[in-house]
Amino acid sequence: MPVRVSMRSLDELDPIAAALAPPSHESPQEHQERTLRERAAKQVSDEIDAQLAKEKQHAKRLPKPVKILLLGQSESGKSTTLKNFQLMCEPQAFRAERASWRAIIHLNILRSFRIILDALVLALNAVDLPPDSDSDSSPSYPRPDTELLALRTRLLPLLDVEDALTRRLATLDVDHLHTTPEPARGPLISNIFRRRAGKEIEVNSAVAWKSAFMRDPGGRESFDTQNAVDWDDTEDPGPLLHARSEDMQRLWTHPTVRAILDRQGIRLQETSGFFLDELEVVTSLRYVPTDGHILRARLKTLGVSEHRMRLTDPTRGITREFWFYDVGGHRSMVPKWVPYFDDMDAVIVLAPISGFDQVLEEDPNIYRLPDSLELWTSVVSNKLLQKTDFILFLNKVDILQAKITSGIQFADYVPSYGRRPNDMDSITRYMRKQFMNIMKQASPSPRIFYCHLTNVIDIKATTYVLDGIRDVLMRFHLKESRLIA
Ligand SMILES: Nc1nc2c(ncn2[C@@H]2O[C@H](COP(=O)(O)OP(=O)(O)OP(=O)(O)O)[C@@H](O)[C@H]2O)c(=O)[nH]1
Ligand SMILES: [Mg+2]
Repeated sequence: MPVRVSMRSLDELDPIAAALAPPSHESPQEHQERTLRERAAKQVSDEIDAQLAKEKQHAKRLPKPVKILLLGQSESGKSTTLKNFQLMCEPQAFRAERASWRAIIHLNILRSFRIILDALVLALNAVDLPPDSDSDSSPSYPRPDTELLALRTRLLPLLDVEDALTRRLATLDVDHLHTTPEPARGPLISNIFRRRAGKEIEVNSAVAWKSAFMRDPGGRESFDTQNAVDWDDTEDPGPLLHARSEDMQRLWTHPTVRAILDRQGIRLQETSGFFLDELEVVTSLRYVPTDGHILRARLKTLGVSEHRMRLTDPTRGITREFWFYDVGGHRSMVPKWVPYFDDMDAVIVLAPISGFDQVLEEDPNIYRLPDSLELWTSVVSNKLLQKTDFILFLNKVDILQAKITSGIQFADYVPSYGRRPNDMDSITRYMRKQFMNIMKQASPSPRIFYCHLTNVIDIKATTYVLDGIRDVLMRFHLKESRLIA
């Protein structure tokens, strides 16, 4: 049965209405004072509203940030390209991070030694097999002699140092991770840093991991690089690496070690984060990485991270906000890229053409070059990106050059290359055409093909390329915002 509710009883039920209602027994003087108070309060409130409306209008007139997404398979050079942008616009901040990159370079070196020490164990086991069991036990298999085994024993503590450094990175700010959960794959050392047996350390770049190694610059404008590192840090592996430096150099240059690595098909020089040819420098006491070393330091990215920078066009004297999105390129990360597709001004795609004879770490059945072509096809054909400009970096041309010089035949891995000459000019022209044709065929609407041959660890050459990109994007963006004709 319906129930009648009077207005009075509604007021009584609503605590806000009751609180705002005038007092029931108000004298004329009280009434006047209350009215004055309410009028003053309204004036303040109106002023705040007007200020808010003004700020909103102002924000509308401010140019929107230029948004750039960095895409490409793992190890293609996305994070390294981002480092170049940082070096270009925030050199001070970039250099203040030297201590953090020093720790990563230590990790890169320790990982290389773990690979060598593991290879020696494998070689030992191989020589222990009966002579006729398989080819590994043939007399030609390089054998570690007693001197090499003694060297190995002296260097075993490096494995503990690597574990300790990884654990240190692993104990960082885990709270942040709850907002960026990662797909489960392999045992986690932590949510931020993780290492599967013999694999790389990975970082969730959304986490402020760098702060664990950085010293407070104390508000100084110019930051002395030596001050970047906490030299009194008792957990710093630097002194131990220095103490073992000669043994490390002896191991790395030992002919039997080289033969064992060769035999096992391990080409450390081609792995990311390779510093073994500079051991004397990187294990020196008071070592602080150069800009070049920071660009070569390898730290795999997990998830997607946003980096905001201000870039200035020196000829126009105009400064704009640029927002960069750096993604993890591992295949399992690809679904995480899609939410960023609908709001980008440009996508920089990194395709490491030196990888024609290499397979993906996550899938040894897939060669890196066809994977890059496939990735390019899927992004240029994506409808969400149809209004976005693409800039292609055919990256790692320095490694491509080294491979060609060493006699590796491109056509052995890319049969469609046929009998064309095995030289840089012909190969890069051929690859450029392949990528351009895909864009022509797969793009939902016609686009300009922007393509650069890059070596993003070469700071000077990369600055030149990035300068050009910045100017084009700024001009394009200003036109869009109707700020220039
Ligand atoms: N020689 C050479 N090394 C490069 C070049 N570009 C990148 N590298 C190195 O290759 C390694 C991998 O580069 P990253 O920038 O970490 O690759 P990424 O695309 O961010 O990889 P993920 O984070 O795994 O997706 C790093 O050690 C870089 O220093 C290049 O043009 N030449
Ligand atoms: Mg990365």
